Amino acid sequence: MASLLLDNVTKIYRPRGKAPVEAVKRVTLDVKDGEIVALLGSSGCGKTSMLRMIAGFEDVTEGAIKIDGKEIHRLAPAERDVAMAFEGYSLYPPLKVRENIGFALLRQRGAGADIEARVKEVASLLEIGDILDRYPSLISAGQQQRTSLARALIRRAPVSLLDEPMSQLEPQLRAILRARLKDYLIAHKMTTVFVTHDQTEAVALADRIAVMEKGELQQFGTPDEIKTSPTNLFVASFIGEPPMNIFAGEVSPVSGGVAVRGFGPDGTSAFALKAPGLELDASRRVQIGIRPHLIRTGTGASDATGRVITNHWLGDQSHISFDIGGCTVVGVTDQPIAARAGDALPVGFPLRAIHLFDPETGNALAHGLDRAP
Ligand SMILES: Nc1ncnc2c1ncn2[C@@H]1O[C@H](COP(=O)(O)OP(=O)(O)OP(=O)(O)O)[C@@H](O)[C@H]1O
Repeated sequence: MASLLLDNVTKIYRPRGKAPVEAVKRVTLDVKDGEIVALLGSSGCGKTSMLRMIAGFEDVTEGAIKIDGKEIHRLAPAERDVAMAFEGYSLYPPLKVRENIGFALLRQRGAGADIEARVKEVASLLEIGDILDRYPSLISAGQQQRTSLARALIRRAPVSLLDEPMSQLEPQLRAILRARLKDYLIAHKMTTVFVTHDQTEAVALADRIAVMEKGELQQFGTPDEIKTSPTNLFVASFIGEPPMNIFAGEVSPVSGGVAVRGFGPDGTSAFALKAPGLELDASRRVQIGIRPHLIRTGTGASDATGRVITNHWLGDQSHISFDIGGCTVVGVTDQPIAARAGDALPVGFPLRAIHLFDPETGNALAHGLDRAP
């Protein structure tokens, strides 16, 4: 185990005859000893480039990478004490699965007789104990991926890098292995950075999540921080399923507090809320964000009247969408809702669920209006 620091790291690719690509832009990421960190973002946001720079398969254009305070970004990959599970697996075709997994330990002093036991342990953890004597060409893509993952995990390296480690697995197996993988990483205090574009995986596995977009780090925080205090509109709408409801609106000072008005597409007021006890000097335009899971309907809800557009019970939760003054608002409840399209229902927006963002920069202004904006 070790700490890992990406210090103001930039990566620019210069493909011959084409414009340069700035894939990673001045990213600073401080990964603590034994911490599990997810790099989360959409395709092309620079996640893999970051992993490959840490592993040593790509040069760092600017900035530094340090393990336990020592610069490593000019060292050859083999000198970095970093284990990586590749998205493309990179298994050795002439070696059996057992040898592929154990191979990394041959160079590790003291592993000796322990190798077979450790191969079995990690293979059983990843449900590939029954294919240890097969060659990579004779196993499925999901098995190849788990072999690649096993080969990285078995080393218990100071820093482990996992590129989309379970993307080929079906959801049930993925959920089981995710829990086992987390236990293994914690038990061996393995500092780990993994790439994913699956937010469920990021939330389930990581101590902290680095949300990336267009090569820039948008936010680095615990799953809870990212959900409850997104730093900007991008993070707010990227994290959460269904995504956060976003409306144009305005906050203004009123007697005893602050009024929050959401506007419909034609600019007229769709709903209004009062946040008592807050102070504001002057009105300002905002973007209002409300998480679907925190919206209330039925008894006790009184902030607006919503005309039901769709209402589906998914077996364990209801997804309901309303028209409120021309805004489409999505809500999620854990109980079925007896309502049909066209029905009018009272809708409530708890103040703690309201996020405000600057419409120009997208930066967060306030989270939960029971605190001062
Ligand atoms: N060798 C390369 N030469 C030129 N451009 C590259 C190269 N590798 C990556 N890029 C570009 O850099 C950007 C970041 O790519 P990267 O693979 O790091 O993103 P990613 O977030 O891992 O994407 P994905 O989830 O699709 O794997 C993209 O625009 C990509 O096209």
